[in-house]
Amino acid sequence: MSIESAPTRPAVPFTKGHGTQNDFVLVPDLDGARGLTDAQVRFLADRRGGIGGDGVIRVVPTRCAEESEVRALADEAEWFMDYRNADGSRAEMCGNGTRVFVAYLLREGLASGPEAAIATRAGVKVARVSEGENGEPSYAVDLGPWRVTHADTVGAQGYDTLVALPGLEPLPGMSLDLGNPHVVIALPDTADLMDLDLTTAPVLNPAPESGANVELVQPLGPGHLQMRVHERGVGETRSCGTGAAAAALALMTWSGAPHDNEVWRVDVPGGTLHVRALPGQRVELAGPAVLVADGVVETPRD
Ligand SMILES: N[C@H](CCC[C@H](N)C(=O)O)C(=O)O
Repeated sequence: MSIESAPTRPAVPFTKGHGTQNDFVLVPDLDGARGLTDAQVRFLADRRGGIGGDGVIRVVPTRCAEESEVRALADEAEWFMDYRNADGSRAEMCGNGTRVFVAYLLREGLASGPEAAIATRAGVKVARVSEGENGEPSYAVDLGPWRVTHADTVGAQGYDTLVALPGLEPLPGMSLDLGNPHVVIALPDTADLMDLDLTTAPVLNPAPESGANVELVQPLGPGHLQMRVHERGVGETRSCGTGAAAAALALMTWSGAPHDNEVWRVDVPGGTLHVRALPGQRVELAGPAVLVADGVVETPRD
């Protein structure tokens, strides 16, 4: 086969972006004609052979979504954030991803702001952009309703899961649903958060069928915590938006109950996020979003 006749691989435009260093490869699919196979997602997320990211986000018209329950949102939100983990798996929501997604829509003129509604597998989320402290845009996203997953069965502390980490006795954790599943563990003060081994997935008992994102949390003072996260379908990431919300809501719950408009600062390895408990058992996530680069990549056929 001559070089000239070698089959060309589809050239796909992409934008690289991140929210507190939780990074994503965004792929525009503005007419809904370019689905992404799991293999193509894994390729795009691959930090050596591909572009590199914790997740891949396809920007697609809501009316073109594969899932009928997403298409049903088309009247409320024109664009669907098709979020995929680095391993190719689909996830219901991505808090940091919603900010990067809205930043992309605004830059491309696909939304006008300062408010933008986007469709996700966990319903419509509304983002509001404003000027942040450092003059950079800050995005506040209503992540919508949340709940303690086993509120009906857990004891006073809300623990329903034991979490095993290398070098530590199994620790009690609380499961929360933020559209996607989370287990939050409050570490003992004696544990050194940055020393923990998160190179392998924490072992959950019972193991939730859908897997879970696992947040290791240490309070730093009133309304302030630090955390690390091991994400379902990815591994340890430098930030997780829905995870930051889960962590703050868990600490608020453990201290009684979230108060309306109670705000927590969440320090993650990739930066700082703010979580606000909204009335009606909803939660807001605020933080930055950066579009780093644009390019074209030749993806494998499937
Ligand atoms: N990084 C994302 C969470 C992705 C969750 C995904 N790993 C899952 O399978 O739920 C965030 O900022 O909320």
